[in-house]
Amino acid sequence: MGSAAEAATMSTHGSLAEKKPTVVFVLGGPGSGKGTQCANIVEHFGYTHLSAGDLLRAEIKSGSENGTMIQTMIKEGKIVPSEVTIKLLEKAILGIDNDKFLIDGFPRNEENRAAFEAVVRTKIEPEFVLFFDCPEEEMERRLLSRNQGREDDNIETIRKRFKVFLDSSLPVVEYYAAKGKVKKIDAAKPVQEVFDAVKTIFTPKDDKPKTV
Ligand SMILES: Nc1ncnc2c1ncn2[C@@H]1O[C@H](COP(=O)(O)OP(=O)(O)OP(=O)(O)O)[C@@H](O)[C@H]1O
Ligand SMILES: Nc1ccn([C@@H]2O[C@H](COP(=O)(O)O)[C@@H](O)[C@H]2O)c(=O)n1
Ligand SMILES: [Mg+2]
Repeated sequence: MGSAAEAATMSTHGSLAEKKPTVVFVLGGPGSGKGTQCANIVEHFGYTHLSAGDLLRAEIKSGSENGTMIQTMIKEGKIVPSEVTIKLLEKAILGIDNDKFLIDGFPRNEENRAAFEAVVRTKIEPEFVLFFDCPEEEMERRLLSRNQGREDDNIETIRKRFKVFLDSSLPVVEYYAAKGKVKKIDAAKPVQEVFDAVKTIFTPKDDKPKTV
C-alpha cells in the first residue's frame, strides 16, 4: 500500500466492485466540450468529475515512474496502457466520498473498455454514455484557441488525436450504442445550448415540466 489517501480508501471500500459507484462515461472527440459540460453537471447534479486525461497529466507532474511514458504517449496522441489509467481512476473513485461519478475520456479504446470490465467483474455498468458529437473543424478551432498550455494542443498532435478518436474511440461509442446506452448531444452549439440538452438527460423524469 502507498499513500495515506490509499490507506483511508482501503478502510472503507476495498475495490470498485465493492463500492459499486454510479458511473456515467463521458465521451466525444478532442475539444468536443466534455470538460466544460462536466463542470456544469457537477454544479447542478452532484456528480464528481474524473477526467482520465487530467489524472494522467497529474501523474506526470507528480514525478511518478510512469511519468515519462505517459508524457510521450500524450504528446503522440496515443492511448496510455489501460492498467495505468484504471489504477488512477480506481484510486480516485475509492478515495472520494461520493457515489456518483462522471468519467470523462474513458474508455477511450477497446482495451480500456475490456480492462475496466475485467476489473469491476461485470458489477459496474455505466448508467449511460454521454456522447458529445461535434464536427472536426469546430473541435480543431476550439483546441487551437484553448490556451491552457497543453502539450497536445498543437496541430500536429491534434490530427493524431482525431485519427485515434475515429479509429479507436468511436468503436467504443458504437459498442455502447448497440446496447442502447448512448445519449448523443449536438456539441457544436454554444455552451449554454449544449448544457440545456445535457440537463434534460440528467433531470429525473418526475422533475421535468409537464407538457400539455
Ligand atoms: N459549446 C462550445 N462552444 C464553443 N467553445 C466551447 C464549447 N464547449 C467548450 N468550448 C471551448 O472549447 C475548448 C475545449 O473544451 P473542453 O476542454 O471542454 O473539451 P474536451 O472535450 O474536454 O477536450 P479534450 O478531449 O481535449 O480534453 C475550451 O477552450 C472550451 O472553453
Ligand atoms: N483513457 C484515456 C484518456 C486520455 N488518454 C491520454 O490523454 C490525452 C488527453 O486526454 P483528454 O481527454 O484530456 O483529451 C489523450 O490524447 C491520451 O493521450 C489516455 O491515454 N487514455
Ligand atoms: Mg477534457
